[in-house]
Amino acid sequence: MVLNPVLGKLVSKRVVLASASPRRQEILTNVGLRFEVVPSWFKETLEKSSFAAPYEYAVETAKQKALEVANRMHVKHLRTPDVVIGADTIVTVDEQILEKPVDKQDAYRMLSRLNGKEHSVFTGVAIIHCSSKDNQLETEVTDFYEETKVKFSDLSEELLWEYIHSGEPMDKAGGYGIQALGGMLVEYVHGDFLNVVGFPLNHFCKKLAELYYPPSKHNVQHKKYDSIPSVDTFENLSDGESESSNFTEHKGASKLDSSGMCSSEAIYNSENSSSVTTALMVPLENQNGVSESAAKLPSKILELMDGFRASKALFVASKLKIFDHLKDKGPLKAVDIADEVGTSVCGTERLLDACAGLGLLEKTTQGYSNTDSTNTYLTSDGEYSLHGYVIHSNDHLWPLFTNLESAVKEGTRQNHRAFGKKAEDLFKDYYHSQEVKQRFMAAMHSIAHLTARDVATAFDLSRFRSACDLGGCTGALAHELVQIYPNLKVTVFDLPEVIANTSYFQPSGQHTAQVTFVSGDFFKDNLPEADLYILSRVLHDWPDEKIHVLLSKVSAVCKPGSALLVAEIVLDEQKTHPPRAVLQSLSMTEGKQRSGSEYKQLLEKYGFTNVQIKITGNLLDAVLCIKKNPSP
Ligand SMILES: Cc1cn([C@@H]2O[C@H](COP(=O)(O)OP(=O)(O)OP(=O)(O)O)[C@@H](O)[C@H]2O)c(=O)[nH]c1=O
Repeated sequence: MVLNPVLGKLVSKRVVLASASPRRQEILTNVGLRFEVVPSWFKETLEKSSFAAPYEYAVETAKQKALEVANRMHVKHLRTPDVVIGADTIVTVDEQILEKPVDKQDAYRMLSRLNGKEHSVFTGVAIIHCSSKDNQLETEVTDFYEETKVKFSDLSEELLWEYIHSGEPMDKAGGYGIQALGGMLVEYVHGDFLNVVGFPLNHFCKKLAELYYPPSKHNVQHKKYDSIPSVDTFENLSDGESESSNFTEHKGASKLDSSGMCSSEAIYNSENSSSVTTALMVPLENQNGVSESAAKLPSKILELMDGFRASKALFVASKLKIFDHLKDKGPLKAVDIADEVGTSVCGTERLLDACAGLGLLEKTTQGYSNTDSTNTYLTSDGEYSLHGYVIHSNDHLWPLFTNLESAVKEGTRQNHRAFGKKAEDLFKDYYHSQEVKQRFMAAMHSIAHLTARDVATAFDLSRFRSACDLGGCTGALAHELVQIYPNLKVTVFDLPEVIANTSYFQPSGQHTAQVTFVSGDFFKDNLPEADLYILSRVLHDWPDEKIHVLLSKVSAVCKPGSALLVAEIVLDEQKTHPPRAVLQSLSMTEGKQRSGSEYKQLLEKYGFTNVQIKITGNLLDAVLCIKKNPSP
């Protein structure tokens, strides 16, 4: 559960924590944030004397840690995260900065200095919003620090050494851990306890609120900042300049949401924080400012109420191939686009404005053009095109969801109402209609291609020589795997009518010969031999009886020590997050989404062990398990 609405803002973003500190991971996990951990390689060797104040050193180190990870992910891993979080904790006493002790003597030196005195713990935090423009990494840095004062009791030498021998001080700034044994050394704490532990959660949430819900100009002028920030609606995703509406004043928020980047107008300074660009100078205590009437708006609810309009605007623009036209010829005026796609001028103009308001297009005096993200994800030949999935959502999921009420009442899929056909007949369509088949394959390919790298790198799979992707469809994951693991050969196993249509989706380039396609039905036919079996987006779709057949077969063919990689959305233990997965469940397939412990239980039931789960931050998570030796 995400209590804080601003943390919810990060749900759809690829968030990376650039820190090896288990404490930071725990603090952020505990509040429901989903993120990937990529420890920074930045060496903490900045010249301390060059900083006017100790906290400046912590902030700069945090920033460099995060930037190193952002750059490395962009360049080496070709995965540009949306947000990278870096942090650095230092202890200061008598104007000296204490970091982690290098050995026991060093720990003793530090603890002796802290003994019986008050000291400060500073954590510097950097939040980096990243984007890729013309393959160059662009970053917007927001940073801040938090100070907490801690006083140690008078401690005996014996106690200090006993504490040092416990091993606890070694990986901790100042040589102590307040959250564990070190807590016994502490007489009082003034300020945020979690800041001492390594991450100032409260200040972090406030910072996100500043970034994602900047105060409107109106509020800045009238200094009403005492309420909780309202959540964006689709209206305040618009780029409008109007002074008359609270929504249209949130220009910065619109840029943040549409591109994942911070707008310079949106970011402002507070007492102990800064951002690279500054416009509105507002003190921290006023940061949550929205006028009283705006605060009362149930913004989240309004956003959900408008969600269907926004989805449909996206679907229709995709269906009309507006993004494709604009990629080739933009910027274009509404009249020219209407002419190209054969639609009414007034209708097209409204649609284009809606898309611009939603951040999918940019509107200038020259006309409309695609944003970078639209070029990448929404054009049909974009690098990570989701076009196929958008069309599938419009043609297949939308009619199903318009019958959601009946689906909930009856507890069944609504194919008969949505398409006037029973599920079996629809299945026949799938077999016989080339168009339906290709639309479905394009949709599957969209998601597989977008998630392939994260799934393939979620675990080190370099020890495997052969893999078999069961239901691997167009081979998007298989191709990614052989790029990453050049010694791997992958067999894509899928139904004959799928295999017959894969040629359109094949990439050119290195290692493609290592991917082969074999047709068959994984419920009935023999499975090809492999060291690693893969089930990506398969298990959630089938009822328990079918899963039983499939996993029994995989388990039987999988040799001890060989492995099974499952790619699915892994639900949290409450089974309410991520919402994408629970909303998907409403399609009422006979299958279901599962939590981490449910996947573990399921896989163990079929003779797999060492079940490891990696939440990737992408649209699919990864679960790896190893086939057990048969019990003697
Ligand atoms: C005072 C105090 C510190 N810490 C830990 O000290 C490390 C500081 O080092 P860092 O350089 O900021 O971080 P790191 O651990 O090296 O990780 P990274 O972010 O990868 O540099 C962090 O772990 C903190 O939790 C505690 O766990 N408890 C405490 O009471």
